[in-house]
Amino acid sequence: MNQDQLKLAVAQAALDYIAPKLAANSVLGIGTGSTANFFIDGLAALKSQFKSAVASSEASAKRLRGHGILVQDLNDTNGLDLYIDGADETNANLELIKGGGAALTREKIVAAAAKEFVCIADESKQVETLGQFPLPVEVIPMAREYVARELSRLGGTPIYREGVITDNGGLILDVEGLSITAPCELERQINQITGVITNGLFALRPADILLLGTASGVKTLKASD
Ligand SMILES: O=C[C@H](O)[C@H](O)[C@H](O)COP(=O)(O)O
Repeated sequence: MNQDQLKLAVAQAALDYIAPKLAANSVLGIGTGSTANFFIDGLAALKSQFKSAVASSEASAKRLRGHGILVQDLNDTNGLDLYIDGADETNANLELIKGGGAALTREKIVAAAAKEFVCIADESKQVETLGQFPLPVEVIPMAREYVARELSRLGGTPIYREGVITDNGGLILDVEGLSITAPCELERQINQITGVITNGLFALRPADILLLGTASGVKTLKASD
């Protein structure tokens, strides 16, 4: 199976996982990226079985609406039942790096508001220690160089993702060369830097369940399985 087939398989597994949990008033948090797109396309078939979706990006909102799925503002909901999204890296504790598609801040908000976070990823995303994928950090534009200097002091090499402006008007620094052995601590530490909007570590709020696409089928993993 190629990577796209693995993404399609985990998207289908996620649809099978959520289907029995759906109710007429369910509001779903929906992520961003190529794996989430497979999920959104499959979700169209279930649209009569839930109320609405909150999207973690303008791109996902557009795709959801294209399938006739009602997209709500998070502020107009009373929290989310489920959040389904991909990741750039995951470790055995289901701590993640996200933000390869620059949607990290809205993703983190949607994850925070959700009762259950279902992560969908192919096996190329599974690592022992987070940090092989450069850690995205969203920053207020005027703070870009200041934040970059502070991130260098933490031992990483921040690279400005030129030409990218997030849905929030922020910029992205991708921090290379980190070996993240204490993800919660680093997540807090980076968020303390003035000018940082948020960083792509999802350790303080990790995934609750990981559907991992492998050559031998989709595995269902919980933290430290
Ligand atoms: O900002 C983007 C998100 O964090 C994505 O969930 C992440 O980059 C994974 O994307 P993909 O499913 O395309 O590998």
